[in-house]
Amino acid sequence: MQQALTLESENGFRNIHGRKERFNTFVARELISLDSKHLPKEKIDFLISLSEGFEAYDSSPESARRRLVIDTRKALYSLSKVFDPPTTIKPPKLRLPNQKDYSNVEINVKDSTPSLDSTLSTVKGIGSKTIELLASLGIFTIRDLLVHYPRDYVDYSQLKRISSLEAGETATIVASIRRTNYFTSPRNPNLSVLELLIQDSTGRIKLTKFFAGRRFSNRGYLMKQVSQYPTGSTVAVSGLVKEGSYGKCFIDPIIEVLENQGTSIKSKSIGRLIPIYPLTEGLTAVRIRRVFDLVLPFAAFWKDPLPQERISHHSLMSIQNAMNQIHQPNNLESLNAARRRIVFDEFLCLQLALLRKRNLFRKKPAPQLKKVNQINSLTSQFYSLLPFSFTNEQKRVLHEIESDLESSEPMARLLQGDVGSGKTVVAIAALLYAVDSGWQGALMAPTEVLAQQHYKNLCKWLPQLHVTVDLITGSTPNSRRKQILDDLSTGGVNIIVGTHALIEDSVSFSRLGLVVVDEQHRFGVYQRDLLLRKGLQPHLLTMTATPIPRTLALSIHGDLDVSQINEMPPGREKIKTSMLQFSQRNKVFDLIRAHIKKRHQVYFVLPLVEESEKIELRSAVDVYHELSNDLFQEFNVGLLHGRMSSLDKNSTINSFVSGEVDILVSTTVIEVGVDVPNATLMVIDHADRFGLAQLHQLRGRVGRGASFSECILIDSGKNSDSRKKLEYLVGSTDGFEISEIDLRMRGPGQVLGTRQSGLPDFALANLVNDSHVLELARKEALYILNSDPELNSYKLLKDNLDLHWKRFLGNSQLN
Ligand SMILES: Nc1ncnc2c1ncn2[C@@H]1O[C@H](COP(=O)(O)OP(=O)(O)OP(=O)(O)O)[C@@H](O)[C@H]1O
Repeated sequence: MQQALTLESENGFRNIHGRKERFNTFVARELISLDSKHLPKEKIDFLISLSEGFEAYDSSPESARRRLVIDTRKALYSLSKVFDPPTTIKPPKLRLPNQKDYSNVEINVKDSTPSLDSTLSTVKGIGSKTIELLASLGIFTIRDLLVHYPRDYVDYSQLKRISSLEAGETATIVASIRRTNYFTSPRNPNLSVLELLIQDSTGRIKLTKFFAGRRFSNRGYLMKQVSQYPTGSTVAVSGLVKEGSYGKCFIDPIIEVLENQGTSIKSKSIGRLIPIYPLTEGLTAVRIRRVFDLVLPFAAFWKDPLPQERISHHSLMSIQNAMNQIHQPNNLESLNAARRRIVFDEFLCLQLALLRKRNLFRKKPAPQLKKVNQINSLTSQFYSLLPFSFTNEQKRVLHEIESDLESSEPMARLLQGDVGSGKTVVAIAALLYAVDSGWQGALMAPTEVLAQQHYKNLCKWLPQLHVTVDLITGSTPNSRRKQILDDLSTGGVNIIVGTHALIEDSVSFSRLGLVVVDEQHRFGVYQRDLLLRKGLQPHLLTMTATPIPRTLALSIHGDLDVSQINEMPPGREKIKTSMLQFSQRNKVFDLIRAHIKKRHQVYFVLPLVEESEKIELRSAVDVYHELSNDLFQEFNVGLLHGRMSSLDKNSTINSFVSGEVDILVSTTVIEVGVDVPNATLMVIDHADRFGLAQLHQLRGRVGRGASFSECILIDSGKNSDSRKKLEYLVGSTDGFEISEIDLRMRGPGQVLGTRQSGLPDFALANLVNDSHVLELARKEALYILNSDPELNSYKLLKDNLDLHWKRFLGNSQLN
């Protein structure tokens, strides 16, 4: 019936005459006969109404006939799903030619001594226009092109039968041509269409190829196209399956006519994984693939930086083969093996650089900090001042730090733990240990707000222990600053807290023994190193409240040892987290009232300071006015943001810490370190604008005391992905889990600020998803450096490190 309907529409709905009868009589009868197939009643009723339509076909206008034919085709198509459930007949085998063995291929060069660093103009067959376009992508040499990896692949390797094709998938089929047809669009004379109806033993499908442009619309050209696809011949087809009005179809697929089903495919695209490259305007996918055909033979010149024994040990693919397979994979398996090899090499360089840096750092002699007074040490006096005892985890971690400090090798240790797990008190205990041994300590924080907080915290306890502490930031007045600098250089100050101001040249210490860097990822490696150069070789403790899985931490911060606090102080209740829409804001105001009535305090966080013309967001200043002038006149509302002067910032924070301010409207300046245990409600407006780890940090500003605390996330409701993110936060309070998800969603660059801390961008590797290769590469780097610390037998690796990793290593450490 579908065939008759197709013919009728191709003949202009003239009610064509078949061998025995007219089209309408045939269809009207056939439609009713479907009645015997036990269809649901509504379907039979619909078929009967169509059949009646065909009885009146002759007397109907053309538009009604056309409509009737279209409706019938659609109805039949939907019935075909009921009658012909997908079959699972195995497709024939597609014979793909083996990948070229490039080692024997003649190389197309214009000069006689090609190398990976030759420019692309030395390769025969690449035109000057293409060279120019590639240059705009930063690709000049053969090596540049080889490491211009595909950003994705289209998978045509799935050989399927027609009945099992699914709309939206890319697939390859082998079938025979039933009919070929062409026409020029009645509406656009420059658009011509070639249609092939192809069939295998499970069904039929239509392929459509479009030809845009006047020269393709002449009859001769189209006839030639048709003649390329003779009826009855076998074709292999690769493309995206789409759902058309009359069922599934391929639009503009790649087609190759085969002599018979066993013939090898010549096309480089059919049945394969096709690479998709980051492109630039004018550089088409086809053109760049052609350039790779010419350049891939040069991969044979790529010298493997690893000896064969290590390659076999880790079952790695050779680098030459990996270069070929990453650009022209034979199959998914070889693509994965190629990717694994290239990622391994990228990580190996990272790990070698980190471990070499660590070894160099450790070679320098460090002060051996020995506790002077074991019984009445400053640390034990500090314990007795605290209103709580250290948790077992805090004790364990402090012990790890103390054993490092006793050694003559400088400590380089990362202390990680969830928000509020008590890292800061551990760091204070370590600083006191340094003072007890006769050395000075420095605590560097990324923001002035945080430096102030730490300073205040220390001032709670240290004066009672007769330990002198001072603060130096960008806003310290000159006269005061001079005094502090004098005290530091003469040893009059035991512990100094500060921001970047600490690393200025004018700052010098008398005996700097321990440097603590808080939120270390917010500082560049270089800044951290500058502070370390201010002592003999002080010990280094860095802290982060964005904890990441231990193995990943070891690899990302491979130059550091990792200590991890794995438990929260006792008595902490889980922070109840809820998500609300802007329309439910009144509920938020009721909650604010309820918390303040219980004599607790509230944070109200927003992403922007002031209204912006570019993005429509409520700003901190707006909300501050709304809350203070309108909604909560009876309470004290404070405003805190980064554009305020240090003096104003301090006075607001002090009022919040002392409990004078009930509601603190703030931007994310409070994100890290602010510690007000009486604050029990955190409201985050436009919560969808923040990253997961950042939201967790913000939430961590409450729940720091024993009282019940909660966090309200107000969703702007713009996008379902960000809603999912917020839902995730509602369901979990585990910082390790949350940062891992955030790492997967946004990558380490965003979450850990790795770009600032010097971690390079990898061409292919992904620190989170490729963590198993990362671990393997770390083991290999350890193996290599143990057996050959100077990399004398690994010249290529050494050159690579010198060339690309010097900045990362930090010149200060290498010299
Ligand atoms: N063992 C403990 N028992 C009870 N309370 C503790 C304990 N250790 C720390 N605290 C308190 O818990 C709060 C959080 O501690 P601290 O500021 O040291 O955590 P943190 O991990 O540095 O937090 P953040 O990640 O927010 O910087 C502080 O008020 C601190 O006094």
